[in-house]
Amino acid sequence: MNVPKTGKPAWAETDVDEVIPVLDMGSYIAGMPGALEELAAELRYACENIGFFYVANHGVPQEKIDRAFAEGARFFDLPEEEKLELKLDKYNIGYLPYAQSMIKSSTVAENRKPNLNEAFFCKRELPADHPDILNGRPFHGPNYWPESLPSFREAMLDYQKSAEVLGQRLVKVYAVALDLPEDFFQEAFTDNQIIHRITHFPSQEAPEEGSFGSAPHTDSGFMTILARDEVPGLAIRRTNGEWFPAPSIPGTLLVNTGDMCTRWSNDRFLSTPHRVLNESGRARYSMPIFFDPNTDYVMECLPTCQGPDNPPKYKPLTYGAYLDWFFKMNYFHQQGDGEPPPKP
Ligand SMILES: O=C(O)CCC(=O)C(=O)O
Ligand SMILES: [Fe+2]
Repeated sequence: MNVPKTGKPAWAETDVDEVIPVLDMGSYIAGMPGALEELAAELRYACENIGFFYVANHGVPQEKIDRAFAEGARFFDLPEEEKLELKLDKYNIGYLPYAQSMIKSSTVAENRKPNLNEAFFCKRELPADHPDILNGRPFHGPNYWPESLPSFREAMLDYQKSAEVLGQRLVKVYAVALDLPEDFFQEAFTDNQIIHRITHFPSQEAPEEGSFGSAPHTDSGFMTILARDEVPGLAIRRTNGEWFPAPSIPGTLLVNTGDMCTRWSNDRFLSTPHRVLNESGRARYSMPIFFDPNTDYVMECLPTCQGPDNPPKYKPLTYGAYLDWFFKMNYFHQQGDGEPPPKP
């Protein structure tokens, strides 16, 4: 199939910055001929110009999303002492109490205020005798779950499995969008990292100047698959510097490219700044899955993102090295007393 180089789809005839495109994955998932190339052209356009896109007909059953949110709300309603038994560990797995993180990795804005949210982090569930657990492989710890709420574990892992299928499909679309063979990223995404977070943003009735549920930041990984409830609060920063809302659209998930993909693609795909402020008067919940390469895989500038006039801007790097820096910068429990580590 003939794929246009820019892949500029019909919706972009107007001002692209006004729109976060909705990419329909239905034909690709159904295996229709040419669907991957068409979708890749739309994704390329979205990632080169906006950094965010919605996906519709994404294959993740809505009831799994709803159930994870319902169980997540029950989890955050548990007594604080019970949640604190699962407090975030050195692998960044477990419960992050309210206002215990501050985004300092970001160059988007100078930030001095803690994020006004509480969150729970889990990963792919590994058995206790898995070699990565036994060997204490960095970023590969066991999950913690509240004993009083077994349905929370089930709902989270069930959603995670479906979202992982979507992630593996999207990685192929990213490859074609970057003019690479469909399976180019396969090795990097074998035993890939999944950081699965659910976040509770209590409403901020009269927020202090500079306070956010989540301060302006870019995401660290390859891409983020974001499920949200219908309560507004997310805004993304356009390339012209203006902020504009990214509303929830029923039946879609929101996907954004993270810093690792930007770096790997020599800045071709954008990692777009975003922030959250919930002033709705109601609790707000969101559930990102940070979908990332294997932590040991060395990412070197992609062959299609460099040339004589466009030499590689960044050194090869493992995702693990980047994640180590990112965690130390942003989470209080990861920080010692010394100087912040230099950016890798
Ligand atoms: O809650 C949202 O809509 C976005 C959350 C977010 O940016 C994040 O968890 O990295
Ligand atoms: Fe984010």
